[in-house]
Amino acid sequence: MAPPDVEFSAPLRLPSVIMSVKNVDTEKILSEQNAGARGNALGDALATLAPAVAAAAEAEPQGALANAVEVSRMLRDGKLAEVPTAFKFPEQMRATIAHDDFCDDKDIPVIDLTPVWAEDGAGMEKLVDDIARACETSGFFHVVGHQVPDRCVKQMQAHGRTLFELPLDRKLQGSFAAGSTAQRRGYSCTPKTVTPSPALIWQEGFTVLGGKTGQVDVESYAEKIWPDDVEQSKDFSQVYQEYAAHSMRLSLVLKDLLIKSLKVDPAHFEQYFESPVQVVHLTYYPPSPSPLEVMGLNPHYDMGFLTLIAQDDVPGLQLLGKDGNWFSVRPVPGAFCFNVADSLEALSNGRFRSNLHRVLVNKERPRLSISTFLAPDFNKSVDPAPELVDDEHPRVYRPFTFGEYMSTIRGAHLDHITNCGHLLDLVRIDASTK
Ligand SMILES: O=C(O)CCC(=O)C(=O)O
Ligand SMILES: [Fe+2]
Repeated sequence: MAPPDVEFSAPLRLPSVIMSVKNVDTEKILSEQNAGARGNALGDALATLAPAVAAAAEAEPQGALANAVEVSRMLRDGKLAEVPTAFKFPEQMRATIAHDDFCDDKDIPVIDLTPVWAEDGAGMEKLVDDIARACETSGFFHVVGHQVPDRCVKQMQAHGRTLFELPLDRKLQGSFAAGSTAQRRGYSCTPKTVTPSPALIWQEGFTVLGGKTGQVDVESYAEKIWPDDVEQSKDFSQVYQEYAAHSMRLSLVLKDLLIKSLKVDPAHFEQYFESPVQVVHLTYYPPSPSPLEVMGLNPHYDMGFLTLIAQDDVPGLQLLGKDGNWFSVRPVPGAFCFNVADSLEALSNGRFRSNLHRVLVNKERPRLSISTFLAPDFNKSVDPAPELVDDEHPRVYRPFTFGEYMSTIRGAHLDHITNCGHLLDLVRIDASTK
């Protein structure tokens, strides 16, 4: 039985892949795609190059990554006038609206969890209905009244900023490469998302796997980052652990509410969370001199069960609306932004929607977000709740384990997801039987 951290640990070494893809004629590929040509030449090129690039990355794991961070720092310091090609997204994939382009009629709902804590359960019915509606439409909502202390979130944000502003060599001490090339934890300037991107993304990250392993991790990374400052190192790991505990508690409360919203027997869902797996990830998006040429995070679907994002006050998160247009999510002070991820969509037999989203950067201010991902058990077959499957609602996705989803399926279909395809489509029953 593969432990969860092994599953999360097989990094795609994406920046190196992308560096090597610079000889690919992206414009030709995109024009072929626009002309309706079958296949995905960029994806094919990535897939073909992957083994060689992986070997090169093994030899020099942090070379390309370190380069990426240095470049963004030089840009910030005014030492470079324009964005290097490796960061530039192909024109057809670039955003056409800014990071703060809000469309009020499309914003996501704000849902207050206060009824959860009330002894008489007043307001629960409406709460559960509101959650169902949000999950069926955009798959996103803001959570307020969550009882995670504001102080804890603020401390975590402050530590995050301190960490990311450190010199690169210090941060790299606490990176996955410094610990093990096989693990993707601690500091990284790789995209933490497993979704391939056609260009380097404009961000740095810090990841800890939750639970007991995670606690060991955060301490050891902090000790490497602050070797001469024991207090700072201890404080960082304590705050991180407190945050992880609060966000795990909140994720599990939301999981219970989702079960109620689906009106299904809780036992079916509980089997996936006997020893819940949580990943906490800090993402730092530096300002860019040319925000629309780059992306903080390329369009992707989250793969786990649910995600909680603590945004700071800098907008940047965008969702794809049902009308096919992107819109920015307006940060709500003190709220967590919740979203449905792929496994929840499958467990709900397609009723709840895992939605495409991305992050844009801006010219002036860095943005810091803290994402918490709750994943289902890696080894259990992801099957929809029986109550949600009948003649009118046939099973939408074939059985898969989350471990399989994260590794085998992902690796085999780089081309599909590079092109913003939904990984879930690969396990869709009607698609595979056509
Ligand atoms: O930074 C954000 O607001 C969103 C991050 C995100 O989508 C993710 O971590 O999967
Ligand atoms: Fe995401």
